Amino acid sequence: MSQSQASQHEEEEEVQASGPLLVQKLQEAGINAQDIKKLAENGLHTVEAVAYTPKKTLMQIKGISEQKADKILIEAHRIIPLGFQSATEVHARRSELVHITTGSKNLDALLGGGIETGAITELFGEFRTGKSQICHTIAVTCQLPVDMGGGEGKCLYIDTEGTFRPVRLLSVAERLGLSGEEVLDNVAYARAYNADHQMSLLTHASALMSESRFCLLIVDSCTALYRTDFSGRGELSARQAHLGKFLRTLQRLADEFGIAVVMTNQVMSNPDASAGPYAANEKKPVGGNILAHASTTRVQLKKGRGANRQAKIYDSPCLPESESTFAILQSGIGDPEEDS
Ligand SMILES: Nc1ncnc2c1ncn2[C@@H]1O[C@H](COP(=O)(O)OP(=O)(O)OP(=O)(O)O)[C@@H](O)[C@H]1O
Repeated sequence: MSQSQASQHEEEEEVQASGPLLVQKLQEAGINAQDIKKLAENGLHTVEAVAYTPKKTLMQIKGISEQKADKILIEAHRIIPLGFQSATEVHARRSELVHITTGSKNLDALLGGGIETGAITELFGEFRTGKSQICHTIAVTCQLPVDMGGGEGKCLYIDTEGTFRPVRLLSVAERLGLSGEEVLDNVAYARAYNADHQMSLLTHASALMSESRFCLLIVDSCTALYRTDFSGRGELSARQAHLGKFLRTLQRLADEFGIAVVMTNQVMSNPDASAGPYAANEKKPVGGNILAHASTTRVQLKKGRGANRQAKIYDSPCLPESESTFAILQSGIGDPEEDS
């Protein structure tokens, strides 16, 4: 075995030991190899993924009968129990959750320590508010060791608008003293061209994540292709159904692999400014209730003076609705000059 094969093998073993269990594990529980292959081909690469999938969805896989689906789920649930646990256990697990630094102390503090892993963070705001710049910075910081604010993992980057610029990653890498070459190698990039393609990239993403350690998945932007692929009121319900499926898959990946998911979102003018949580003249995020419910933490970004930008927690299960200021610097996201 060559040195690089050996190190890949070691990496796979490490992922197996600490991370999710590969779906092949079900073979030990008596599920046949052909059926396991079908599960993997349909994006279910881990036992966790299978355990979280409804029986109805399993039965939609060609060759998986109701009887087989029942047996697969029984075995998956035996390995990954989905019952109750004490709040003490939940608290202990949550206190070990890794947060990924954004590069700005102010923004990290606002987010309760940085971008939370195992959850979906949505960044929404008008153009030039820094959404993509935050994505570029965290694609690098996520690779740092945990004690330096990283997640010790690689990044998957889905770009729907063609705004990905590796040169920005190199600037952040230089600031952090990381090798530019390694940093770029640790980012798996894909350009999505339509909503169906964006959805299918999640199947590839799940395969990559089951092969090596990723800690961040970026979708920049989550809604842009939906706005172009589905137009007008007539297609609204089809759009929301498709978007809902995409968001559920993102959440499943966050649960299954413990990765942080960061998605950016655009805003649109609010025709009914008097209703809802968005004040008059305030633009609201695209995607309606489906997106609002899917995001764990929603952060609104606004322009400030010069390079400064305002971030506000719009919705979160445990963070107050506060605000802070960060800056877009040549070396990525940072703090306004007077703070740094
Ligand atoms: N190398 C750099 N140094 C400093 N600022 C930069 C650099 N590159 C881009 N910016 C600034 O970042 C801002 C653009 O931010 P970003 O690309 O994150 O916008 P966005 O919110 O994603 O907008 P959109 O919705 O149009 O994609 C601009 O104000 C630009 O001047």
